[in-house]
Amino acid sequence: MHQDIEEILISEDQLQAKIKHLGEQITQDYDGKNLLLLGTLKGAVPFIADLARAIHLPLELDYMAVASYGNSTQSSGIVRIVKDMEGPIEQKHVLIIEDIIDSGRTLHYLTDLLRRRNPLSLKVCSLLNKEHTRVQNVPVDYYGFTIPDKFVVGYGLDYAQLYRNLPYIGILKPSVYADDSKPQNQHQSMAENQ
Ligand SMILES: O=P(O)(O)OC[C@H]1O[C@H](OP(=O)(O)OP(=O)(O)O)[C@H](O)[C@@H]1O
Ligand SMILES: Nc1nc2[nH]cnc2c(=O)[nH]1
Repeated sequence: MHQDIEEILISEDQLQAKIKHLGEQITQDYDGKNLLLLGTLKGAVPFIADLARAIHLPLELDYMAVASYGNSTQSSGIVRIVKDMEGPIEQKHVLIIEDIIDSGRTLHYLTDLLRRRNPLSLKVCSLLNKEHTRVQNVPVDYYGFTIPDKFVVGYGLDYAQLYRNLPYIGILKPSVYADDSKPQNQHQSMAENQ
C-alpha cells in the first residue's frame, strides 16, 4: 500500500470485478445501438479504459474536461469546460462515464449542456456515487459503488493532481493535506461553500 494511504476502501480486485459486471450490463442494453462513451477528464481515464474493454460492442470514445475542484478537496461550486468533445452527437447514444458523483454539480452541468445537442439518448455511468452529498440532483443509470462521505483518491481520482495512478480507491492520511486541512465531512464543506 502507498505510504500516504490510510485505508483502502475498494481493492483492485473489487474494482475489476464490478467493471466486468457493468460491461456486461452495458453490452446487453446497447446492443445494435450507435454507442459513444464520453469520458470526463481527467478522473475517469482509468475507468473508461477498463470499461470500454469490458463492453463487447462497436463503440466510439470521446472526452470532455470539466473542472470544479482545482487542487482542493472541496468543490468551488463553479463548473467550467476545459476541453469540449469533438463532433455532433445527434445520431449517437451517449453514455457519460464519470469516476465519481459527489455534489452532482459537474454532471448536472454536463447533462444540461449535452441534452441541448440532441443525442439519441443520454445516460450516465459513474464508478463511485456519494449519495448523501448531493447539492444538484442527477439521475445515475449505472454505478459501481456507493461510498461514504469521505474524500477518496486513486484509480483516476486525485488530490492536488497526485495519486491518480493507484490501482485502488483509498483514503489519505490526514497528515498529507496541507492548508486544505483534513477534509471535513463533505456536507459541512458544501454548506460552507454556499
Ligand atoms: O459531483 P461533483 O461534486 O461535481 O464532483 C465530481 C467531479 O469531481 C471530479 O472532477 P474534478 O473537477 O476534480 O476534475 P478531475 O477529474 O480533472 O480531477 C470528478 O472527476 C468528477 O468529475
Ligand atoms: N479525488 C476526489 N475528487 C472528488 N471530486 C468529488 N469528490 C471527490 C473525491 O472524493 N475525491
